[in-house]
Amino acid sequence: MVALARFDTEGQWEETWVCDGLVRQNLAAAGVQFGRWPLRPLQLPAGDGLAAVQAAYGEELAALGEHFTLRSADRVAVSPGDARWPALRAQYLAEHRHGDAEIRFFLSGTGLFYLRSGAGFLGLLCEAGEWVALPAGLAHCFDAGEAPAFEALRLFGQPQGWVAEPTGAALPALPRYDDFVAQLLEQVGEVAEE
Ligand SMILES: CSCCC(=O)C(=O)O
Repeated sequence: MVALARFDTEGQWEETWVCDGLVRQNLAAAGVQFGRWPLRPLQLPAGDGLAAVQAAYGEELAALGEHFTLRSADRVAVSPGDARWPALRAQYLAEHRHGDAEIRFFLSGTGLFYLRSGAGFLGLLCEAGEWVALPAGLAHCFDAGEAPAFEALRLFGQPQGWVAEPTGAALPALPRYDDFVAQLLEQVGEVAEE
């Protein structure tokens, strides 16, 4: 289930949306696109996997390609206990931006993006089958928690793949992945009880 939450400049949780239409509408205000693709078997070679992604997701990429130029692709996969995660997590949690659009498609698991939006932030929780496209230059960070479990396809507008420029900004205390999910579940439970 996708979930989008708005936070103020201090990191206070203000509002949550969990239906596709409202998620899309509120993301669009930040220039961000969100959608779903079917999950298909996908073998990616080491290095650039754009040709393999094109073979599996030709139609979807053609639709995306109207808005983005795609030049390379790879896959990032992390599971609980992965020794690479602490360093990777620190890199993703440091707010950064890219010179190309950030297009990510979740093949499995979940992950949380924080995006700058107006004076505050948007927290977007994505899961398998969902994709997000951030415009070039949008400051963001990402977390998948203490026990990360996700596999994401990354599509790049440049041949060399992932290149990030840290913003160096000190962010307010936005909830990390595990707290975000716990608070979201509390809210969803409260709505269900009403
Ligand atoms: C889901 S991949 C990691 C997210 C991220 O912040 C990035 O690729 O820049």
